[in-house]
Amino acid sequence: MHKLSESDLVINPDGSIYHLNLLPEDVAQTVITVGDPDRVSEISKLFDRVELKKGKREFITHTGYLGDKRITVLSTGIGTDNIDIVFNELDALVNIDFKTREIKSELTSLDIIRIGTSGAIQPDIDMGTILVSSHGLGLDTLMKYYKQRLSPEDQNILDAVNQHFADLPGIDPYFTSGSSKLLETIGKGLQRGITVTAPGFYAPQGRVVRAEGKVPDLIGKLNSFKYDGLRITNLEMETAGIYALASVLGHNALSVNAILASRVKFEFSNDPHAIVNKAIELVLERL
Ligand SMILES: O=P(O)(O)O[C@H]1O[C@H](CO)[C@@H](O)[C@H]1O
Ligand SMILES: O=c1cc[nH]c(=O)[nH]1
Repeated sequence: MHKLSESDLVINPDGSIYHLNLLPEDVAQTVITVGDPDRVSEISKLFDRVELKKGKREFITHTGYLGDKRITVLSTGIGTDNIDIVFNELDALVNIDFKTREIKSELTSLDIIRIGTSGAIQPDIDMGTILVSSHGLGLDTLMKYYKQRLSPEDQNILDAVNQHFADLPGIDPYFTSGSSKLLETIGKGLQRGITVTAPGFYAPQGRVVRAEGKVPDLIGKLNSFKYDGLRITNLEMETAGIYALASVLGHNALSVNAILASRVKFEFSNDPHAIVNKAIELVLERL
């Protein structure tokens, strides 16, 4: 069996993984990821018991119990560059033997649920909506570096996206479905749609403050895509990377979006905490 080198799999002197600072036993089978480190305690304060709190940089982790269910909640910070770190390290914690540095013969599939904030780009999706991502469409470059095998259906949708984006120079998106198991349980009955993951908050999401954008009417381009009843519903900065790396590594992932903004009505919530709390309560009730 191949032994991973000390520079490929970086383990700290105390046996924890390099950035997340976690030991293999610190991770539950069900993991909730959030972008904002402050959101971790907003979730774990609803647990019946918190068993551990650890952290390093923006990666804060609390593991505890809701009834009999052990749950890890972990902040990723912003962006798919952080998703690269979080997903490779979470996977290593459950699927690599840290003593031998070898991949385990029996692999574990985690259930990973993101609770994040997002902006809607369809006029009928209001601020305050809790929306699940049926698919993630990445406009960032993370998946230029990983081999991904798409299902024929996902490939067809990506082909249609590429046709629709043909006049957008330099954008080469990637596409992945969310976990059908989690969509049918946690996502049941909720609004759903394709979530676009952007490599920034401002021009990459069509915002203009002072720096002039290069892509004319990005929102219009995204919200006019249609394929077999599917449409692009919202914009944020992690979901596509999460869905793509979860599928490459064999984990189940679902992204639950607290819609704080309507980009087509030019509105942003003045009570974002209430919307995020609604998403947190909904997910915890359904776990
Ligand atoms: O609220 P979180 O989970 O951080 O998610 C959204 O908020 C951040 C931008 O404000 C980005 O991370 C975006 O994806
Ligand atoms: O519009 C929004 C709102 C939250 N997070 C984003 O990335 N975009």
